[in-house]
Amino acid sequence: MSQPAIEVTGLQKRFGSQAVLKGVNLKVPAGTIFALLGPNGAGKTTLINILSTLTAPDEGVAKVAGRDIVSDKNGVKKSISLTGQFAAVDEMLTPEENLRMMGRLSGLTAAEASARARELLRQFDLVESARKKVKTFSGGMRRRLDLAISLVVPKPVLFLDEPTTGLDTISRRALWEMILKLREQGMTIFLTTQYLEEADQLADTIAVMGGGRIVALGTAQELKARIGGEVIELRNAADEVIRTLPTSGGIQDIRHLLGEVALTVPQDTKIGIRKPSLDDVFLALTANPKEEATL
Ligand SMILES: Nc1ncnc2c1ncn2[C@@H]1O[C@H](COP(=O)(O)OP(=O)(O)OP(=O)(O)O)[C@@H](O)[C@H]1O
Repeated sequence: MSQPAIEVTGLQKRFGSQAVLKGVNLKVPAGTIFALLGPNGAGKTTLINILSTLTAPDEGVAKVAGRDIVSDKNGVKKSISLTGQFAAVDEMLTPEENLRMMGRLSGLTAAEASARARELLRQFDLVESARKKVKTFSGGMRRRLDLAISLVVPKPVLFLDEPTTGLDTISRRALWEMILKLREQGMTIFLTTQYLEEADQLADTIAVMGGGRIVALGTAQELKARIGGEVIELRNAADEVIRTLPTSGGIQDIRHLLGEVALTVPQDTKIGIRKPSLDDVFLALTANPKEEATL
């Protein structure tokens, strides 16, 4: 197998007395999408900032595109795009002008910059808004432009910190399509998200962060399989979920679980049984993040 696009061993970071990363280990194969999931404050942005050389680690080793993030910072910077951070969007310009400007700043000739701008406007579905000022853009359009700007000069590794936070469902799905196309073009994508569905839809590998460590690592299917067979869902009269209970799905286990809760829930509670979702995995894993995942 070719060398991983990202390789992290024993990464630690503290801010004052707060240990944010307590020994993170991970590998991201080239040409895949890796999603880092975790609750607020889990350290996801800190990890992305370290891997993109914006923050120095205290301990540990990390290589991005084969280059060391501490001893070869410039080499790493040349190999990565980081959406939303390096992208200096001028609100008073059109997306076309922004893209051309970024192209010129990146060393393209005027003709090359125009050609690349046209290509990216098409790829990110911005042709119709190409001549509107960015300040009039919706959140979804703005996010697509941020992504396009960071790709003016294509790099092998792309970091996306919560790429779809705050977007509506349609804009989110449109962005997912675009991210999947980037993988088809051979790019390695490392993204952080709080949306389990996003990780489920996009990622080849999902890592769940909790307590400063990776507490689970695998495909969406593997993570769902970890918490066993089925989930019992209890709903109130308004059809709202009031409890979920993991179960093996066997009759004895279900009888035992329902026996335990029957007296504590309203009489008109209804039950349903379904396969576990990534949400169930996430809640189960981040509730008690003591162990590190086996890598
Ligand atoms: N520069 C800093 N100085 C001090 N503390 C920091 C700094 N950066 C992050 N932290 C702290 O480190 C912890 C992890 O923050 P981080 O932003 O990495 O989490 P996150 O998983 O990205 O969360 P969110 O989803 O809310 O963005 C938080 O408690 C935060 O307050």
